[in-house]
Parts: sequence; C-alpha cells; structure tokens
Amino acid sequence: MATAQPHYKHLKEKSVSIVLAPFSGGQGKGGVENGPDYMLKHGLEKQLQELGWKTSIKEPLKDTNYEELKQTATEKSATSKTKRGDLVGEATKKIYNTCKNEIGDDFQLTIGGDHSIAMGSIAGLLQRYPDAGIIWIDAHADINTVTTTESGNLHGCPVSFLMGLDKENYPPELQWIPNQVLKTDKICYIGLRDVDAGEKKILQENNIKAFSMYHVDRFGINSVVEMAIDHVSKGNKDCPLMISYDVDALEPSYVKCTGTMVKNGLTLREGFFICERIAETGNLVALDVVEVNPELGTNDMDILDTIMAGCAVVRCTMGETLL
Ligand SMILES: NC(=[NH2+])NCCC[C@H](N)C(=O)O
Ligand SMILES: [Mn+2]
Ligand SMILES: [Mn+2]
Repeated sequence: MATAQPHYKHLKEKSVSIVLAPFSGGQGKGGVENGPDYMLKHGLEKQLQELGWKTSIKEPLKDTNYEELKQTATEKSATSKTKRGDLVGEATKKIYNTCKNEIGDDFQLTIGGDHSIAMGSIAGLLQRYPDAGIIWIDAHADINTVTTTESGNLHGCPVSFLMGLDKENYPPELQWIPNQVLKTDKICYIGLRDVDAGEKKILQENNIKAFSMYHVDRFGINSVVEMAIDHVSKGNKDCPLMISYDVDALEPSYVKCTGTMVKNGLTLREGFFICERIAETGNLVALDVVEVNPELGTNDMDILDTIMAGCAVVRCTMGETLL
C-alpha cells in the first residue's frame, strides 16, 4: 500500500531554512558543536533538495567562537548553580532571534549542538506559531530547573526554562526567554528512560504527558505517536507541530556518538516511524536534531552510523516515505 507523500499545509512552498547551531556549552563534552558540519558534509542539503525542498542556510552563531569562550568560561557563574549560563544565554538568544525573525514561511530545521539550543529554536517557533504542539523525542526529559539539576548542565533544563518554571532562579542571561512561552499541556515526550527524581516530580505536578519506553512496549509505537499528536493538538486537526529530536532517544548500539547514552532505546525503525507519522499529518513546521557528537566515536563506522541516523531523522520528517 502506498503512503501519500506528506504535504506541509502551513508552508506556502517546500522551502526550508537550515539553522546551524554548533554549540556545546549546555554540557561538558566537546565535539557536539561539530554535529551540523558532519551532517552537511554527509550531504544533508542535497538529500533535502532531492525530496523537493528549496534550501537556505542560516548561521546565528557565526560571529562568535563559543568553543573558545567555553575553554575560558568559569564553570559556574556566581549567581547560579547552572554552568555557563552566560554562554548558553547568548547563544540561545541569537538562535531565538533567527528563528523568530528570519524563517518567514519556511520550514524551520535546526541542527545542534546540544539540546540547550532548543530554548532558542522552540521559543522562536512559538513566536510565529503560538499554538504549535511540541513532540520531544529523548531518553531524557530535559526539564530540570536551576534548583533540581544535579549536573548543572543546561542541556538538561531547556523545557523548564521554556515553561517558566522556577523563574526566580534563572541565570540572568536566560531572562530573555518569553515568560511561559511553552504551555505545560502543549508538549509530549516519547522515549524517556532516564528521568531524574526532581524531574519526575515536575512532570507529575504539572501533569505533563510523557511516553516512556515502557509505554512504547505496552501500547506499540503507532498508538503512542497517535496519542502524542492528539495530546498536543488539543482537538485542532490543523495544529502546527514541531519535533525536538535528541538522537540519544535511539538505541545506543545504532547511535553511539552522543554525550549521554542510555541503553534500551527506540529501534531505528521506531525512531523513524515517529517522524514519518507526524509528517503524514501535514502539520509539521519545525524540527530540531541535537546531540550528534562525532568526536565520541572510537571508529569511523560508529561515527557514520550516528550521522546517518541524524540525517535519516531529518529525511523522514521532511517527506521521505516508503512507497
Ligand atoms: N539533552 C540531554 N542529552 N540531556 C541529558 C540530561 C541528563 C541529566 N538529566 C541532567 O540534567 O544533567
Ligand atoms: Mn537526551
Ligand atoms: Mn535532550
């Protein structure tokens, strides 16, 4: 049976802005800033053109060398428990401004970088599509607050900052995030399996919808994706949708080059199916692909596997279907 070619009903034409976010300051490991470069070298732009997309590249971080700054940055700023708030604040604000002001009617494709960059991409997207639903694919909930974080790494916190949780304790550099730009009932997780105790409490107290690996096994990936779409769409069949995709959601035997691997993840097919099914709704307007870290590979095969998985996530989201 042939699947209909996905369409993108909110876009005027099949045109994509590829926002490069080569940033690693949201966590401690170097190399994740090279994710965009590797994915482009692997032919991502051409792959999109072959799927019928007009492409253009945006580089919000071009004028600053964040890697150099990261070397010299003090691990913790005096005002906050979280690390490198100054760098993360500055980088995500630039990504935000690009996503808010420079995408027009294009599809917004942001390539990380660590997951802290989603503060910029999601806040920016929600300025253009205030009702958009966010489907967050990840082994982690990334909803720690300044108070709950154990690692101090801001890539473990973007969701809480977007929701305005624990706002009194934000590092000053992250005060730019529009207050409560993301509503607690407009996000749904798939793939969770490593959630900190403080995060579990936040998820429960705020009634945030989450499908862990248990739910994927219990209901099957098809039902889980359906429930996720329904939850964030709130009965609107034309609700714009965004996927924020952390490649560590996938089973690490296929995706080894990522900074916080967790075993027992989604199979590649489950991981791709999520994107294909959401694309089929015609409501997709944006995607993040984050946490591809080519430097963590011990051999070329491992690196290639991870890059290929990242590129395949993009293609499945942007119209590649099995006919
Ligand atoms: N985007 C990620 N890979 N996040 C991992 C977060 C891990 C842990 N929960 C922390 O807050 O440090
Ligand atoms: Mn993760
Ligand atoms: Mn993540």
